[in-house]
Amino acid sequence: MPTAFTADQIRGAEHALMARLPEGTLMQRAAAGLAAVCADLLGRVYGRRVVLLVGSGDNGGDALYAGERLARRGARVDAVLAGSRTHEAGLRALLDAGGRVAEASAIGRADLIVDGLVGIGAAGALREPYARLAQEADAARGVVVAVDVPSGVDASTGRVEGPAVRARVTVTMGAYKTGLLVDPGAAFAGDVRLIDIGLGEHLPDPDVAALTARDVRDLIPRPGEESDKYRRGVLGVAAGSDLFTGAAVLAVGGALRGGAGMVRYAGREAPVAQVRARWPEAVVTLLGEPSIEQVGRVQAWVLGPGLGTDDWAHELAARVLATDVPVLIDADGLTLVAADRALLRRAAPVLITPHAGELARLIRADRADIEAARLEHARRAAAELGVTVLLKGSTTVVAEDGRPALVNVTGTPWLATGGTGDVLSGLAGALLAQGLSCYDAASCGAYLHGLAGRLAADGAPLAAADVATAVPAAIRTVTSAGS
Ligand SMILES: NC(=O)C1=CN([C@@H]2O[C@H](COP(=O)(O)OP(=O)(O)OC[C@H]3O[C@@H](n4cnc5c(N)ncnc54)[C@H](O)[C@@H]3O)[C@@H](O)[C@H]2O)[C@H](O)CC1
Ligand SMILES: [K+]
Repeated sequence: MPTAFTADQIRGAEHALMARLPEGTLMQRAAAGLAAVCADLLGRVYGRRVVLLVGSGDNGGDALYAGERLARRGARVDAVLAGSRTHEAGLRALLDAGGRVAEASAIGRADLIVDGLVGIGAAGALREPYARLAQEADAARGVVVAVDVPSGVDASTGRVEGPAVRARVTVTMGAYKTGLLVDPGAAFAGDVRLIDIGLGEHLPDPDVAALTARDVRDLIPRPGEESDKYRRGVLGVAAGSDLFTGAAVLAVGGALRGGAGMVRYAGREAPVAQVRARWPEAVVTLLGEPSIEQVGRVQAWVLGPGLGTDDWAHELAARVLATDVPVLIDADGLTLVAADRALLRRAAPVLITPHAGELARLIRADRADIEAARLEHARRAAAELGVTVLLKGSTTVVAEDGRPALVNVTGTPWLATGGTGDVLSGLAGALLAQGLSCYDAASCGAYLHGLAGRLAADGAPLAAADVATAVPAAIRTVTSAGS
């Protein structure tokens, strides 16, 4: 699982390693890796125009030494010096190799633009002239490669305040930075390439990691010879209302496609009819009173999609949360909990699957603040509420107190389509019912959901039901992936 670190953690590791190496070694390793990625992106290096945006710190130094290597291979390399100071040795090396210092107007003519303005030493929004140069790089036709971190992105949190470089590729040194994996920073980083400069054993225990197919493959329950549906996990779904029948249908669909041995749907008249019609294999209980006595034994519950937030829904939520099995709470269930935190007082585990707006109501924070620092707020909610949090977004974050936060990178903007959250709650619920922990069900569910969205979308807007349909293909993709 690729791990990610904050700027301070990286700096600590770099200092520990630098103490053992001759001056400048790390920068040369960084520059060599950066130059190799740039050459790969250029295809042919000779005669190509490369512009380096050079800040006054070591980020600029990396860019200058990479520029030197490209110049020695025949590229026409121009350095635009942004900082009040410049990495002198790096500049000398570039000039010795035939590179030049140029005005910002060179940016518009570049085939490749190397963003060496600021890296992990950045503090706050970009100041002038860095901000203007970042905007000029964005407006230019050339391919943008960010050195270590796209300038304007906070390496530790992914926060972006003001102009920032939007890179096609980010070449990051030593280890992934958290800000490259979570929104909004992830969107500015583009394809992240990691250059090993030997930080390995100097890095602390990770507190953030990115999910990969291999991690998820080991989590997916194998039905094996267990044909007994009861042993493959029975999931209760308390969702839907006369107003919102679709949410119940989608949640049950996500659960069945997610491998639940059986789904027991409990709800009111209108959703009961829809679920029965669409999923005849679901065991359906029509609820008059909001009680679940007649529903029968389940290993986990999904509570909330389209449920409504009236007294009836509140009473049903209380009954479901009074059980001793794990409960996934989504949508209206989260609204009910935000209004009555006492509902969360239970011994069995809870997994919540909010989007930013629902999380804002739950922890009484501002939605914009959550969007700007998703990881921090997901962690805060997990600690404050004592639950596992799956914060939905184009990079979904899974947080649980005392464990590394997990970032899912299979998501796509298409998944913002209405109803896909209902599918996810059913899918993750099915994994809970099959015995996964909240943490594993959230990460495995998010990964499969994102993958299913990609498989279903193939570039066109998709309907939520398509995501549910694509879940088995996503499971096959992951379980058949090579070692
Ligand atoms: N340290 C190492 O062993 C290695 C570092 N690598 C590269 O170095 C940078 C970190 O370099 P550092 O000098 O610490 O800081 P930066 O170059 O990232 O930036 C600091 C520089 O920029 C100015 N600045 C800071 N914030 C702003 C702002 N908001 N607006 C404008 N200007 C700003 C500040 O004045 C400083 O002068 C790291 O990212 C790597 O790229 C090597 O790669 C590996 C070895
Ligand atoms: K940079």
